[in-house]
Amino acid sequence: MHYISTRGAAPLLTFEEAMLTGLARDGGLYVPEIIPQLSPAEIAAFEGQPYEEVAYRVMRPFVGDSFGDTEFREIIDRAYAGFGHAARAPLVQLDQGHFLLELFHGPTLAFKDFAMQLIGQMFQTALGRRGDRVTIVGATSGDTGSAAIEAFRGLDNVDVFILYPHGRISEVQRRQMTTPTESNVHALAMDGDFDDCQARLKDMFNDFDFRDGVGLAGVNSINWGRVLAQVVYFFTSAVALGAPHRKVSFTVPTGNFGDIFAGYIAKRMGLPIDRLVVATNQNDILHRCLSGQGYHKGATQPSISPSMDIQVSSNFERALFDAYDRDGKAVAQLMEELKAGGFEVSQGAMQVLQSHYSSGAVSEDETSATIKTLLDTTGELLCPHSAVGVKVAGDRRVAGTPMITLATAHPAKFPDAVAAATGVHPPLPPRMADLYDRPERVTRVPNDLGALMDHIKGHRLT
Ligand SMILES: Cc1ncc(COP(=O)(O)O)c(C=O)c1O
Ligand SMILES: N[C@@H](CCOP(=O)(O)O)C(=O)O
Repeated sequence: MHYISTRGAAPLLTFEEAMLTGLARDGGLYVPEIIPQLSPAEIAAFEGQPYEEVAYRVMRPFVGDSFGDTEFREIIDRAYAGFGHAARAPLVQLDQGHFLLELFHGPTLAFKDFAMQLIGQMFQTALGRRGDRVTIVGATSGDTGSAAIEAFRGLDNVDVFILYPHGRISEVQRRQMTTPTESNVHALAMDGDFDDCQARLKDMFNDFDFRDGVGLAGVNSINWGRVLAQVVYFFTSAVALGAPHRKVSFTVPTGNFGDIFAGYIAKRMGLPIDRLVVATNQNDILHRCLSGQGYHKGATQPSISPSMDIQVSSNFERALFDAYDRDGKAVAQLMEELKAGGFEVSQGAMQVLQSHYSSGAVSEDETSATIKTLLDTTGELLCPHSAVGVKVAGDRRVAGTPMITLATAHPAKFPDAVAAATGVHPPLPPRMADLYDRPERVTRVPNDLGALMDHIKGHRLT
C-alpha cells in the first residue's frame, strides 16, 4: 500500500512514512494510491462485532507492512480502552429514521479522540522502533488540540506545540489544553483565527530547513492516519442500521472536511451510503461551493460552534483531487488560486462532488433553537456543532433511507451556548470536575512565522 500526494509531485510513501511525514513536500496531502474494497459479505460480517474488531478489519488493508497483525490489534485495543462507553460510538434514535452517532465518549469529549488516541499509539510504536524523536505542531479551533495534548502528553520522544486562535475557543477547550502539567506539551494562543493558525502550520511544513531541523510531524487531518481512524464509525453505525442490505445517509458537522471525507472513503470501500451531507454554520464556504458558487474565501465569523469557524477547509483538497480525476497539477493550480482568494470548480468536477455530497448551512439562531427543540422532544442535549448537523439533517432526510447525524462533541465542552439555548448547564464528567480550578500554562504568540519557529526551536525538550 502506497500513498500519493494530491499535488502529484512528492515521493510515494508507505503508511508509516505518510503518518510520520504529515504534509507532502509539494504542499499536498497524502491519500492512498488505491482504495481497498470490502465485499458486501465482509461488511455484513461486522454485525455484532466489537468496535475494535471492526476497526481492525476496516483499517488493516490501509496499513500495509507498517505494523504486524498482532501489533496493530494491540494498538487498536490500547487506543479505545479509555473510552467511557462500551460501544465506543453508540447510536441513539432521535426520530423515525433519524439517528445520532455519539462520538464524544473519548477522553477529551470530542470525535477527535477516535483518531488521536489511535495515532498516539501508532506514533509511539513507530518512533520507538526507529529510535526517533519528533516535534508535533498542530493547529486547532479547539478540539484537535485538546485531543492531541491528551494523546501525546508525557511521551519521551515527542514535543507537542498547539496553536489556537486567542479568544476564539470555548473555556473548556482552552483549559483542556492549558492545564496539563507535562513539560513536553505547549499551548500557544496565537493572534488571528483558525485559518491563520493552519496557514502558519503549513508554512512550517513548507520550510524544509525548519521541518527537517526539528523533525516536524503533524497530527491535524493533514495526517492520513487521522482520516483513516474516522472511517471506522461510518461502518459500525451503518451496519447497525442494516447495511450493506440497505443504504444509509450521513450528515456531518463540517469545518476542515476530514470527518466527511472519512465517510466518502467508507463509501468508496463499498459501504452503501446514499448521501453524505455537509452541515456548516454561518461560515458556509463549503455549502456555497457545493451549491455551485465556487470556493471563495470571506472573513471568518465567530460562532457558537467555534470548532467549525473555518474558511480554508484543508481536506477539501482531497475531495477535489478525486473530483479532478486525480490530476495533481489541476489541484495545485486551484490551491494557487485559493491563495489569491478562491477558485471556480469545473463542471465535470462539480458533478462528481454533487454525486456524493449534499450540503446545508445553519444560522446561529437556528443552532440554538435546535438545541432547545431536541432537548424538549427527545431529552438529548446537543453541543452546538451537533445541533448544526441535526438541523441540516432534518432538512435533507429522504423517506426510507435512515439518516445518521454525527454528534461531534459533548455539550459540556460548550456550556455557555448550551445554557443560553436551554437554561441547562451541562456538567463535566467527574474526572474533569476540577478543570476550572487547575492552573493554566499558555504562551501568547504573534501571527508571525519566524517568531513561531524560533519559539518552537527554543522550547523543545531535546
Ligand atoms: C466538535 C466539532 N465538530 C465538527 C468539526 C468539523 O470536523 P471536520 O474538521 O473534520 O470537518 C470539528 C472540527 O474539526 C469539531 O471540533
Ligand atoms: N475543528 C478542528 C480544526 C482542525 O481540524 P483537523 O481535523 O484538521 O485537525 C479543531 O477542533 O481543531
